[in-house]
Amino acid sequence: MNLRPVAPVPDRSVLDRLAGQLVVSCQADPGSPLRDSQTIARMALAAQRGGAAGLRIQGFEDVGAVRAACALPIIGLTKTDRADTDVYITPTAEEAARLGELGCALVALDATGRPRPQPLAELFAAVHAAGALVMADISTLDEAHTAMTLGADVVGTTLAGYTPHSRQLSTPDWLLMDELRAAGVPFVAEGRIHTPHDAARALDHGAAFVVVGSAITRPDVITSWFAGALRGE
Ligand SMILES: CC(=O)N[C@H](C=O)[C@@H](O)[C@H](O)[C@H](O)COP(=O)(O)O
Repeated sequence: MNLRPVAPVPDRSVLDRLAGQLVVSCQADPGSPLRDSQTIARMALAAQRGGAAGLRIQGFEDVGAVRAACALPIIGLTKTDRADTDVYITPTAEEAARLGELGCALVALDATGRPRPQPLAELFAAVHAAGALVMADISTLDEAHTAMTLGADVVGTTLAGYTPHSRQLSTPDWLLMDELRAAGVPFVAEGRIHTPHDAARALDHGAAFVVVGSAITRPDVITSWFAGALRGE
C-alpha cells in the first residue's frame, strides 16, 4: 500500500472569484496601536462587510486569526527584516510554505531582481507544493517577465516605487499597468491606490483585481493625509 501523502493541488478558481473585485490589505505595522491579531481579524470582517472579495494579510499569527474569523480568500505574506538582503516580503521558501499550509489561497512574495537569500524558483515550488498560488510582487516589467517564466500565477505591482531601480511615484504606476497589459501579463494592481476612482481606474488599465491597504486600514496614515493638508502640505 502506498502511504505517501498526496500533495494539495493549487486551486486556480480563486483567480476567477477575485476577478474585477476588491481585496483589502489588513496590516498593522510594529508600533501601531492596531498591532494585534484579533484587531486585524475585526478589520478583515469590516472589509468583508463592505464588499471585499479577498484579504491580504501579513504574518502567521494574523493569517491564523483571520482564517478563524472569516472565509474570504487570503493572500498571505510575511514581512521579515534581514541583515543580508533588502527583500522583506516572504523572503524564504520556509515562510512561503507555511503560509500555504495555513490556508492562504495565494502567497505573495518579493519577486524583484534584488539579491535574495534563496532562488525565486525554490519559493515558487514551495508555494505550489503547499497548495497555494504565487502572487509575485514586482516593481518593473522585466521582473514580471522573469516571474511569469518561473511559474508565477499572477504578478502584483506592489513594489513599484519601492526598489531603487523602479519609477519613484506618489501615485499608482499606471504606466507599469499599461506595459503589463500590453505584454499580456496577468496582474494585480496594488500600491498607493487611495481612492475608489483610482481602484476603478486600475481595472480600466487591465488589472485582474485591485488591492487597497492604507486608504482603508491604516487610520494613522489616513489621518496624516488630512492633518498634512490642513498644514498646507
Ligand atoms: C511596499 C509594501 O511593503 N507593501 C505592503 C505589502 O503588503 C503593504 O505595506 C501595503 O500596505 C500594501 O501593498 C497595499 O498598498 P497601499 O497601502 O499603498 O494601498
